[in-house]
Parts: sequence; C-alpha cells; structure tokens
Amino acid sequence: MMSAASRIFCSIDTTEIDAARRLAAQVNGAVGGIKLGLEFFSAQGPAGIRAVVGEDGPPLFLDLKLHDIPNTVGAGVRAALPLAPAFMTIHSSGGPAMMRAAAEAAASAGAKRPKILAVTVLTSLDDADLAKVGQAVPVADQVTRLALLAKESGVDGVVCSPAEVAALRAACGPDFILMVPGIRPVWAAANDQKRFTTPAQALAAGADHLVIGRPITASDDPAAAARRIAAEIADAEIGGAGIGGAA
Ligand SMILES: O=c1ccn([C@@H]2O[C@H](COP(=O)(O)O)[C@@H](O)[C@H]2O)c(=O)[nH]1
Repeated sequence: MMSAASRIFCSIDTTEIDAARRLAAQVNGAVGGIKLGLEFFSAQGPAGIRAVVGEDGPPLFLDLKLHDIPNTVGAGVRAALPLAPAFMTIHSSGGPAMMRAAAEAAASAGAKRPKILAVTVLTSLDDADLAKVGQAVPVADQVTRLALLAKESGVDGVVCSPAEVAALRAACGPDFILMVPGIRPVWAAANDQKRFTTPAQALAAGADHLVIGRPITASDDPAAAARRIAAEIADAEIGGAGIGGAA
C-alpha cells in the first residue's frame, strides 16, 4: 500500500529552471513525484525537464495535454519517451483513435512505458462553462462519458476532479488510474479551480494520485506546506476517513 504523501504529485508551474529545481528539492520526501507541464516545457523544453528531474530523480508526470490528430499525438508521445515520464496526458475529447494512437506509442517503450492519462473536463470548468462551449450536459455526465471512452480506447486512466472520483471508481473499476487535480486544503485559496475538495476527501473518494500546485509552491515555505498536507492526510487516515485508491 502506498503512503498517502507518496500519492501526491507536486505541480511545478514556472518558466525558470532554477526555481523548478529549488521547488523539486524542497518538496523531495514530502511528495511522491513532480509534475511539469506546458508552462515549463514551452520555456525550457526536454533539456529543462532533464535538468530538473535528473537521472535518478522523482517520478515525472509530464502534463502536456496533447490534443491533435492521431498521427501527431502518437508522434508527440513517442518523442517524449526518452524523458522516461511515469505519466503523460492527452485530451480525451481528441477521440478514440487519438487516444489509441497515444496508448500504442507509449507501449512501444516496453516495460518502462509511461502511463497515458486522458483529461476529461478541466477542473477550472463548471456546468455553465461547458454550456458555453456547446456541451449542454452536466459536467459529471460528461466526465463519466469521456472516462468510459478513454477506458475503451486503451489508455491507463484519466484526469478528473475530486467531485467525480467516486462515480468513476464505480464505473471504471479499481485498476483504472484516477489522477486528480483541483485539490485545495481548507487553508488554501481556490484560485481558478472550480471543482475541488481537500486532499483527504479526494483520497477517501478513491483517487489514486493527487496533483497539488499553488497550495505548496506559492507558499512562503513550500516544504512546510507539503509536509502539512501530508500530515493532514495521515490524520484523516487515522481518524477513519478510509483513504481509498489503488495500491
Ligand atoms: O483538469 C485539470 C488538469 C490539469 N490541471 C493541472 O494541475 C495543476 C493544478 O495546479 P494548482 O496550482 O494546484 O491549481 C496545474 O498544473 C494544472 O495545469 C488542473 O488543474 N486541472
């Protein structure tokens, strides 16, 4: 069984290598891995990722949220394989052929392949936002629909908000990975997140991994913030919150 703190990926959203390296060092030991995404990759590219993660660094979640035609997404996943990410993201709304192309590209790396996660509905969106982009269905229904499609299309799991975790765990089974951003301790600001809960609530609902950025990285003391979150999760476990998720 994984420890609760090891389920946390700290999202390091910066354009600067030195800042990213400093944050990665500060949270080392209090989280299970780090997430680098569009902001950092656009500024620093693969060399920047290597500079932060190194040879024996923490597990890497490379969050590029690829969304294009199947050939391009497959090639994008293949091009990232030398970085040996543990997880990579694509958008489920790219459709089944695109998701299959990503899964097949990842499989070409063999045993050390990255797990492919399909983003369902971004945690910054609510029902009104979906309606504005022509998807006049409740977010929860759209997330379930996209997660089932992702599963059928051969990817390893999805990115969803904590609000959908319990329903997706029931619909997609125990082995389908649920990677969950939209995590806010009670003492943190919501920022641009619209669908969020506390870390302990997300784990109790059945999340496998939590993605936490600003509550840690915008803190005056990121190491202390990460340790505080890990302690709150541990307290909830002792208090019988029934932390779930896959081992
Ligand atoms: O639906 C999604 C998908 C990805 N994210 C990413 O997670 C982190 C969250 O950062 P916070 O500072 O904790 O809000 C960020 O890198 C997003 O790109 C997401 O929030 N929602």
